[in-house]
Amino acid sequence: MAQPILLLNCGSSSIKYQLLDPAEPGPRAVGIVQRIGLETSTIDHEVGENEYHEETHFANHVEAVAAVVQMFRDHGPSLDDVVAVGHRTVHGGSTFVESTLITEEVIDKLVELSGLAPLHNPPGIAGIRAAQEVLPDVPHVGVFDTAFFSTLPAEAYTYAVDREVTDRYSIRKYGFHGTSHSYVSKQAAKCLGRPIEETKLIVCHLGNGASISAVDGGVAIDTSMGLTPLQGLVMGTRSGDVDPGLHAFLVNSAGMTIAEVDDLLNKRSGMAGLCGYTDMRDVEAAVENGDQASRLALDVYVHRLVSYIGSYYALLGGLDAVVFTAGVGENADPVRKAVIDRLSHFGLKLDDDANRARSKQPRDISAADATVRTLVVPTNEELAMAQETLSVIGR
Ligand SMILES: Nc1ncnc2c1ncn2[C@@H]1O[C@H](COP(=O)(O)OP(=O)(O)O)[C@@H](O)[C@H]1O
Ligand SMILES: CC(=O)OP(=O)(O)O
Ligand SMILES: [Mg+2]
Repeated sequence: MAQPILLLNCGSSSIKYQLLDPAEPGPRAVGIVQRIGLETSTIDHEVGENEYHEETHFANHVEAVAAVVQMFRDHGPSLDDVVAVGHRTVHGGSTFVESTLITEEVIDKLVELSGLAPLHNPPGIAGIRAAQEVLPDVPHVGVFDTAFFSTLPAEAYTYAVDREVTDRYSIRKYGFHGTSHSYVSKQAAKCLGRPIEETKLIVCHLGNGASISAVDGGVAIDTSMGLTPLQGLVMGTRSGDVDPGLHAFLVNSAGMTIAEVDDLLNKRSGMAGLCGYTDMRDVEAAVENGDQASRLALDVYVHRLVSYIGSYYALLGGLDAVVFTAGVGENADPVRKAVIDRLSHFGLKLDDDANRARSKQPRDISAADATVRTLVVPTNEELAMAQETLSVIGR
């Protein structure tokens, strides 16, 4: 029996979606809305051989979700036989450690957790509400970014802060992009031809949001995002790591409110804060044109990545491969080159032609004599979400 599932993945700058039946060889429809909130947004909808592209402006995710629904109405396929909808749900806090049937109580909890993922839970909830309106009679399932990291060792997830405070407010490193880190780790082990149980990987998920994880035998042992998706790497608009003393300094000495500091670090920092561009394609073009601010932004981005890779190598006590995924990781060959060229002392070395070649397949881009491999593995959060959704509705 056909079991088509609609998957909605609301990211901070994008919405990815698929209509697929895990029993069929490929998805019935795949789409992506990009550059939400920027001057020109795009929507691409693919049904079999047919591709539909529109350029427009979506101020926010509510407008973008409405456009996705319209694409299905205008160009198909029909959503009439959909049996369930899977939603990427970013922050599950300590309440949700596995995929869950979405009820009104679940949505209330997600609203409560919104302060911890201000760029994600609100768009995610908008996606759930919009899909519930279109498909009110089927189960909707939340698949959490935090789930894969719920088994981090205590020494990795514990902040060195007064235990009484952290216990009272469930403050810990949660980690995000877990569906992607988990899926990509499995694909990477396949690509290496090794059992995942015997594989040590560093997975760089570099999208608009970016995070890196150390995965030992298929189990995450550390990751760069924290209590919120603000910690760690330099991102499109997010600062990643800063001195925690910065908050008090900006409040006490620069006269900012805490809300202004939060807005600054989430929305006006990262690449946007350093050079004015959030999208790596724009940054690369500006660097080509000699823009010094963009050059520095890229250097800071790469420096942060290299230092995390070194630190995770130390934690793993060995390494089979560094794996690049998500929008930047899959497409920005100059970023991969800048990172891997600085890690030759770890045995990493690129084949420059393989690095530059375009493909949608998982691939090894290392030089033949590299002793640690470099892989590019396209993420497919939607496929992993479909499997999770099926298992929840089958329970
Ligand atoms: N061809 C490309 N070259 C360089 N960077 C790209 C390319 N395509 C996409 N990107 C980068 O990927 C980002 C989107 O990645 P994605 O994983 O879809 O993000 P998110 O899910 O966080 O919204 C864009 O903001 C852009 O920086
Ligand atoms: C958690 C997170 O940062 O997600 P995204 O990369 O989709 O913004
Ligand atoms: Mg994403």
